This record gives sequence, C-alpha cells and structure tokens, in this order.
Amino acid sequence: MKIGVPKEIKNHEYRVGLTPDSVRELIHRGHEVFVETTAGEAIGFTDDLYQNSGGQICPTAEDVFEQSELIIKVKEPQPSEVALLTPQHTLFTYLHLAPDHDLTDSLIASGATCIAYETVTDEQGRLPLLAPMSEIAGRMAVQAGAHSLEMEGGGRGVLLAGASGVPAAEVLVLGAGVVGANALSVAVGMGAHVTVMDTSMPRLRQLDQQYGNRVSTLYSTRTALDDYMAKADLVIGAVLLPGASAPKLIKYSHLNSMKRRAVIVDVAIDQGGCAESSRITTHDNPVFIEENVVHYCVANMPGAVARTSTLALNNAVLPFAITLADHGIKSALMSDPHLLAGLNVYRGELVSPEVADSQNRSFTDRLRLLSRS
Ligand SMILES: NC(=O)C1=CN([C@@H]2O[C@H](COP(=O)(O)OP(=O)(O)OC[C@H]3O[C@@H](n4cnc5c(N)ncnc54)[C@H](O)[C@@H]3O)[C@@H](O)[C@H]2O)C=CC1
Ligand SMILES: CC(=O)C(=O)O
Ligand SMILES: [Mg+2]
Repeated sequence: MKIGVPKEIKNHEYRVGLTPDSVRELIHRGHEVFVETTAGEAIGFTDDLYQNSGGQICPTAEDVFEQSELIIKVKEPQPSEVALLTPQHTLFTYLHLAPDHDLTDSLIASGATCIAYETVTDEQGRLPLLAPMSEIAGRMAVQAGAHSLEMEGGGRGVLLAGASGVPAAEVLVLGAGVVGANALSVAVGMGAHVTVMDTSMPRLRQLDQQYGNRVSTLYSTRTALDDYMAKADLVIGAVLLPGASAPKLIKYSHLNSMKRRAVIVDVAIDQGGCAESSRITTHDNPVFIEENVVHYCVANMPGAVARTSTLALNNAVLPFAITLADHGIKSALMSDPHLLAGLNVYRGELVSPEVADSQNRSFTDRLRLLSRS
C-alpha cells in the first residue's frame, strides 16, 4: 500500500505520524511510504533517516496526498489538509469529531474514509491509541497546573507541596482514567493533597488500594463536585465518554465558588472540554482568566514533548497501520472489530453513533455500510 506522512501544521505541533523505525517496518512488508520533507526534523527525525529507512521524501503536502492511499497523521486535519482529501484516501489520525460540527461536515464532503485513533478499542474495552497520549497529558497537566498557579502564570501564588508549617495545595482530579491516574501520580509525587472523583467504582477502588490514605477517592456527584470545587487550588479535567462530547461537569456557577486565581487544566478540551467556561487555547497562548479562575485548555498538550510523544504514539499505532496496509482498508476493518470502532466516516457517510448523538444527526451502521460497499 502507498502510505503518506505529511508534516503536522497545527500550532506548535512537532509530532510526526510515523518514525523512521516505523517506516522501515512498513517498507520491509512491501509497502511504500511518502514523507513530507522536514516532517520530523524538529525532533531529530531528519529526511536522511527516513530515506535510510526506505521512505521517499516529497517536497509538499500536496505531493504526499497525491501519491498515497493511507494518510497517517497525529492531529485532526486542518482546513488546508481537508482540501487535499479525496475518496481515494483513508485518514488515520486523532479526529475528535464530537464537538466539531464543521470538521465532521468537511470530512463527510471529502468522500474519504476516516479512522479516529481515539475511538479504536482493545479487548478490555480500553482505548489503546488514546492511552499513550493520555499518559503524557496527565503527567503534563500537573506541570502546567503548577506553573499556572505561580504569580507569573496568573495563579494564586501557591506551591503544590506547600512548605513547612504551610499546607500543601488542594488538587482535584475529575476522572480516574488514564489522564486522571497519571495526573494523580505526579501530583502526589509533587507533594500536593489530591482528591480524585469518578463515577466508576472499580477505578476508584483500584486507586484507593494503590495509594491508601495518600489520596482521597470520591464518587462523583453534584454535591461532591460543588464541595470540592470550592476547596481546590488546581482542578484537572480528565473525564471522557468515549467518542462523545465531554460532559460539562464544571458549570459557570462553580467559578464564583472557587478560590480567587485557582486553576483549571481542562485536558478533556479535545472532546469539547468538561467546563462550560473552557475554550481551546494553544501552546503559544495557553491560558486565559475568566471569573478570576485561570484556565489552561491546550488541545494538543503532548505536542510540547513531541519526541517522547511521537515514540509513544508510534508504539501503539504501528500494529494497526500494519494491519490496514497488509490486509487493505476494507478487509482490515471488517475483520477487526477494534479497528472498526475507530471508523468515524466512511466514504461520505457518518458512521459513529457517539458523534451522531453529540451533534444530533443520523449515522449509518458501520458493518452494514462496509458490507454493501
Ligand atoms: N488535551 C490534550 O492534549 C489531551 C487530551 N486528552 C483527553 O483527556 C480526556 C481523558 O482521557 P482518558 O483519561 O484517556 O480517558 P479514560 O476513558 O481513560 O478516563 C475517563 C474517565 O472519566 C470518567 N468519567 C466519565 N464521566 C464522568 C463523570 N460524570 N464524573 C466523573 N468521572 C467521569 C470515566 O469513568 C473514566 O474513568 C479525553 O477527552 C482525551 O481525549 C488525552 C490526551 C491529550
Ligand atoms: C489525544 C490528543 O488530542 C493529542 O495527543 O493531541
Ligand atoms: Mg487533542
């Protein structure tokens, strides 16, 4: 199969869809890989390394799209990339369509087949292509929160660990999944007093067993949220309903109850955010202040540690890329229910029930559509 890797063009996004090592694996299996020039340059993956792995360097994104059937990226396609998609293409990348009506419309109009990393599943019902980035974003969320709590970051001037005779900061983690568990681990390590909330008792039980009395686990109810929002110095939003828009747990009214210049790091912003007041920010300008609460809402946090993130993402993506390339797109989708769960748009039709539900529109059953195409 002909596989294309364009250079990422989102704000401060230095990750790349395939590493030179991944390219080598695909070439070894008889595929062709077209890489846009300097796609990995910023993180040390030079054109020479791709060429040594057997990749072909293309001068522009247009060339990559023209040569390739399977496009492997990191971030959701930007408008200039959507313009290059045709029915010949399968796009394999993060899509986060639920909160993005316009992108959904334009992908449907392109006629391309679009598989979202974040809804591919595994045997345990987990999200193996989201997990590596969630691990990283969870760890970074505490760093971002700690910095935003500093005076210079706009925050209330509080150190997570506190000091002798001065209490540690109160950190509230909403959602005890991959982001939540990683944020919790770093926040505990940095000496904060941490409370984690979830609606999944098994998740809370696991963390309770792991951390004992070093963290407080709390079943997520409106009352618990009202109480703890008012106490928190740093809130980390880490909830997810897979494939769907994030539930808006943090209401505008909570902001008034919060401490002045407390911080919300809304990691769930890529699925629309779990605070009513959240709006997407970028690494260039990561925070804004509303109602005296500092909001950090960067939708591509792992892009800041692009080398670590690219390597971690490739470990997870490569097996699925190999399946798609070796078996062909349709046959791979039809024989692997986990890959099929990633299919959001197929040749001009929306096939994700979660995206359809979030946007109040209709969808076509994935398998039925594949078997009649
Ligand atoms: N901003 C960024 O750069 C990045 C954002 N993310 C996003 O972070 C979010 C979390 O991802 P993961 O941790 O991998 O998901 P996950 O599925 O591992 O965990 C989500 C948790 O939220 C819980 N939850 C759902 N509804 C809840 C509610 N009403 N109250 C309390 N808990 C609730 C679930 O039970 C689950 O334990 C996703 O939106 C993901 O896309 C992930 C990586 C990077
Ligand atoms: C998951 C995601 O949105 C990211 O890594 O940028
Ligand atoms: Mg994102």
